[in-house]
Amino acid sequence: MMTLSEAARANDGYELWLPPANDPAANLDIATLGTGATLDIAAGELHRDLATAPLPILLATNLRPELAALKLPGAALGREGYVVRRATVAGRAVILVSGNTETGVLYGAFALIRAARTGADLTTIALQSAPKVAVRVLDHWDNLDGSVERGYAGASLWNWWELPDYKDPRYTDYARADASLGINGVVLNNVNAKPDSLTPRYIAKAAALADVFRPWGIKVYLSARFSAPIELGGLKTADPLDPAVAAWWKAKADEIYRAIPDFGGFLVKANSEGQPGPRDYHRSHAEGANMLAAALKPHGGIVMWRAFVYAESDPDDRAKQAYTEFHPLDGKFADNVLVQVKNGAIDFQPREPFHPLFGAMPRTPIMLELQITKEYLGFATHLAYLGPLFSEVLEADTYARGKGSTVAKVIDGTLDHHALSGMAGVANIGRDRDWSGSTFNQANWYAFGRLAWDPDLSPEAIAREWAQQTFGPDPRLADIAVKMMMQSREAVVDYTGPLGLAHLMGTGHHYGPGPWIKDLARPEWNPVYYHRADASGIGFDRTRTGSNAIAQYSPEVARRLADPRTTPESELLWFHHLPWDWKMNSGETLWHALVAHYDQGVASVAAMQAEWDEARPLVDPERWQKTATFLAIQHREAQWWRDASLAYWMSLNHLPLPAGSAAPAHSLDWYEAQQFPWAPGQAR
Ligand SMILES: CO[C@H]1[C@H](O)[C@@H](O)[C@H](O)O[C@@H]1C(=O)O
Repeated sequence: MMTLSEAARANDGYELWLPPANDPAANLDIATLGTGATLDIAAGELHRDLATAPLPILLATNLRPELAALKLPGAALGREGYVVRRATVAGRAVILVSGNTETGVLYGAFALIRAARTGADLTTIALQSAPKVAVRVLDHWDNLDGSVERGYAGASLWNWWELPDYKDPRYTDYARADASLGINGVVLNNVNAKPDSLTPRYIAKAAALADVFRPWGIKVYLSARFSAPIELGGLKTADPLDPAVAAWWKAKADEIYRAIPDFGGFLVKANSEGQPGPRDYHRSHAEGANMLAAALKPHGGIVMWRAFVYAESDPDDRAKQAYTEFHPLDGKFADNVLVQVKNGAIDFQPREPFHPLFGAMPRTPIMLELQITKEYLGFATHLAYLGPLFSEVLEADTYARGKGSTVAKVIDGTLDHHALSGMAGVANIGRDRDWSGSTFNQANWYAFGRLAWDPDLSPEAIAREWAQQTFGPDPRLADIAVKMMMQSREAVVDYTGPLGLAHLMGTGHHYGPGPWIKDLARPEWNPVYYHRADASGIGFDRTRTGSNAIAQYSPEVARRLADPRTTPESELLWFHHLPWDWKMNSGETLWHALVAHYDQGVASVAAMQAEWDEARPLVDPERWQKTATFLAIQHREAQWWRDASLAYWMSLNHLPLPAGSAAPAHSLDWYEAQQFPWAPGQAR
């Protein structure tokens, strides 16, 4: 157990939730049956991370004849599952860590470490688990020039300049962290892909990373630019039905697999935000995806084809466009294609209703894309634990096959019987010493990995196990951290866009408020497109009298959303345009409720500050100070969001604030002129 004085020593967060590397290695009795790179790593991790063990530890795959008498579960564990339990092997009482493969044993070793560090009694340990989702990947939006799109934790981890020769030890540390959660894939480069990532030079660099990651059970994938046959191959077209194009991709896939025999496959953003794609040739997304899938198929690779499109279809409502384009394609995708769908129909907002494509394409494996990097939730500075956001979508009921057809069951493949299933998280990782830009952002990487393994885990339980491992086992500290984490995401919703409002941020940076913005090139880039507020009311009518986006949901869900009285209040203005004096269920007016949420958002951040103050004696000064400073920034900016938003709404509705609610600090003109001048600019 870590003592208070150990917890209080300097800590820059580099070790994440894993124990500090400089802990004196305990002299534990750890043995393996057989040899293999992954088995050796598993044993090494236990040596490195476990302080004590009540019994010798034995690591072995189930295949070992010495274990035959134990009748360990076989098929139930699959390729990556594990068993950790007491056993007697060759007359010795041991803690056995086993699985069908060495990777399973590695995951079992990490489960044992996690159990020990969260206070489990190892003398009675009995763990058995297998991942519910097959493909558990981090999508790095890392550019080849070392920058990271929407990255707030420093430059890209991948040092392309030094690769393939120099393999930075950070790559191993990164793989360890991923493997400790069960993450088994990494997309190395941005979905806004440059063709260069498919040149021999970059394939060699990717191969070097694959060599580092392989023994940790991690495959590499690449984002592929659809027009690469033109840019790299000198072809005149990238038409997926042109045999020369298909042949180019087949040769490219063969070339990649010569360098990376276990290459995972391609991630593709096509016909979205200016990216090339099959629609350029009047071909469907399925025709584009299937052509790439055919090239990868002989090697066992997959295509993750994104459904994040908002093009010419449905000009009246961006939220309808992905469904409109993809729903008719159900059943048309090859069997090694996953269609990758963001949690909501717009774009990673602090809260969105679940995407209507979940449950709507039963003959297609649908993969969930979550954003771990907090593009719309205050970057690295604001504290927002995303476990509740992730779980909210996973628990959402699509009613696709009646009650209980949750998004979790759609994406783990059980609802429609797909063996191929996946979950992707847009990484929040860079070269900052603490990897994710803040201590609490590490928890979002952690929560993604744990939920990808088991989408049914509780976000609060995940927060607790993260806090215990990150800060040490002192329950007082874990209690404080969990309390802060569990209120943090709702606080961001409250001060940026309560009651179902969304996409009200300033343009380019996506950090501060800009609800007044109305003249950007595309209508759906403007906040006014989303809130539709005027003198008489606010909200986007997505019922039959408006865009009728609700018709994209199954009838049970659509019926509930058709009526503001049966729509969850948290999604009210996403689906309905309502008068400012609309009576909420509480009896207060919509306007007063809205103001109360903004006030609550600011108050929640103040509460987190007070809670963190109490944690001061229990945390090392480095992490305490950085978090305290960030909370102060967040408080200032939550106030800014509230004041700027209210000043704007009041310029439309001319309503007074309810008693006890302070007037905005400045005039609307002032906020409009400021435009969050200090936000790092990432213009489109
Ligand atoms: C990679 O591009 C991003 C873009 O930066 C971002 O603002 C938006 O969230 O979505 C795009 C996408 O998901 O493709």
